[in-house]
Amino acid sequence: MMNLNMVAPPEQSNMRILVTGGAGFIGSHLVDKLMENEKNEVIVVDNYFTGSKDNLRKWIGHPRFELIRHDVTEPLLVEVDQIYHLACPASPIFYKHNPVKTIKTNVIGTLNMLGLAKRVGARILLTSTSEVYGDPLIHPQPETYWGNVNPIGVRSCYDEGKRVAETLMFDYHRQHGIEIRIARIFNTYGPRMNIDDGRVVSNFIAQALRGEPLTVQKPGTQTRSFCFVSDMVDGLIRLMEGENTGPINIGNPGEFTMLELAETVKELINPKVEIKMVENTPDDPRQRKPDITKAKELLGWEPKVKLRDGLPLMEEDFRLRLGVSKEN
Ligand SMILES: NC(=O)c1ccc[n+]([C@@H]2O[C@H](COP(=O)([O-])OP(=O)(O)OC[C@H]3O[C@@H](n4cnc5c(N)ncnc54)[C@H](O)[C@@H]3O)[C@@H](O)[C@H]2O)c1
Ligand SMILES: O=c1ccn([C@@H]2O[C@H](COP(=O)(O)OP(=O)(O)O[C@H]3OC[C@@H](O)[C@H](O)[C@H]3O)[C@@H](O)[C@H]2O)c(=O)[nH]1
Repeated sequence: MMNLNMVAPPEQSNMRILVTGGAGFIGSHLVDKLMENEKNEVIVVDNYFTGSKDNLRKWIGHPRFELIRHDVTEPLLVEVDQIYHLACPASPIFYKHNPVKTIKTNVIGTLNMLGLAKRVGARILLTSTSEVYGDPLIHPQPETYWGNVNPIGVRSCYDEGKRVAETLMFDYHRQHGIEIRIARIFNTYGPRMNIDDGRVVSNFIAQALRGEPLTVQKPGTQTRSFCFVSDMVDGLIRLMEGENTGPINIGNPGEFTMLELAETVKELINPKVEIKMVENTPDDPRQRKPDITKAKELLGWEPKVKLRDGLPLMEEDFRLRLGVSKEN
């Protein structure tokens, strides 16, 4: 007869997880973390618009990992338990490059992933954005703020696209009972960002290493709050595993003007480099800082990595990829 005291505790059941946009910057770090758990099987779908297989090279061929070239604007059928839906270009230069495609990715892509979640009974997490607050009139931004967004501007394909994606998530939740999670991500940086991604932290680090002027877009007093990618991944997993639908802001409340960021990069990476003021693009938000009270209370999450500690980690990765050693 079996001695119940000797029965092993029930094993955590296997989890099959889909990561759309998993070949991109945040997605590939998320995959690394999910793959650390031996109970997880991870499937990535990506169309490689801004992502690359290179970001996932250590997992290609691994028995718990699959990589599929697929565009989320087309339907997909895979049997999964969870969907992290990240697929969407995130850098303004890339999302403005083909705005119609960006809005299709946000709207049709999210509809397709919600349809999949409904069909297979999966929980789905959307990576929304601080851009849903537009050029915010309330500072810092709590999740209850409805935003100040230009519906017909050059950024609308992205910010209005993400707002519709959030609406779709809640309508599927209310109408079909789908389990949803929404993260509003604030500017995130770290190793593996595309060198010519166009976002401010990657631009300044690449420029400092190449000895080129740091291009501060006018007026330079606009602010952003920068979150290191390991903190972001930790927040996303906590949100997926927790009980709250969100939306929940995930970001680092440390707020910097773009001139302060340029001065910090200059001081840490290349004190000889110049800072040059250049023209800005339309509708650039003047200030941005997350209120993370909800993330603290509901997820027990707050960022750990300060900007001054995160920048050198990114510098190391950029030096390797650009072939610029410390002595140069
Ligand atoms: N990094 C940030 O600061 C930030 C801030 C707010 C929100 N987000 C959101 O987080 C997500 C990931 O951002 P990231 O910084 O890693 O960007 P990224 O550009 O590095 O990654 C996006 C990935 O999605 C893929 N993709 C784009 N369109 C696709 C499509 N139609 N079908 C399939 N794959 C597609 C790209 O090839 C890429 O691999 C995005 O949804 C973005 O909107 C990021
Ligand atoms: O070379 C540069 C690039 C950018 N900037 C400035 O830096 C600030 C940040 O610009 P980024 O291009 O990095 O990104 P933004 O903050 O405008 O948008 C980002 O934030 C939220 C996310 O959803 C997106 O990933 C991205 O759109 C802006 O004020 C911009 O004018 C510079 O001063 N110099």
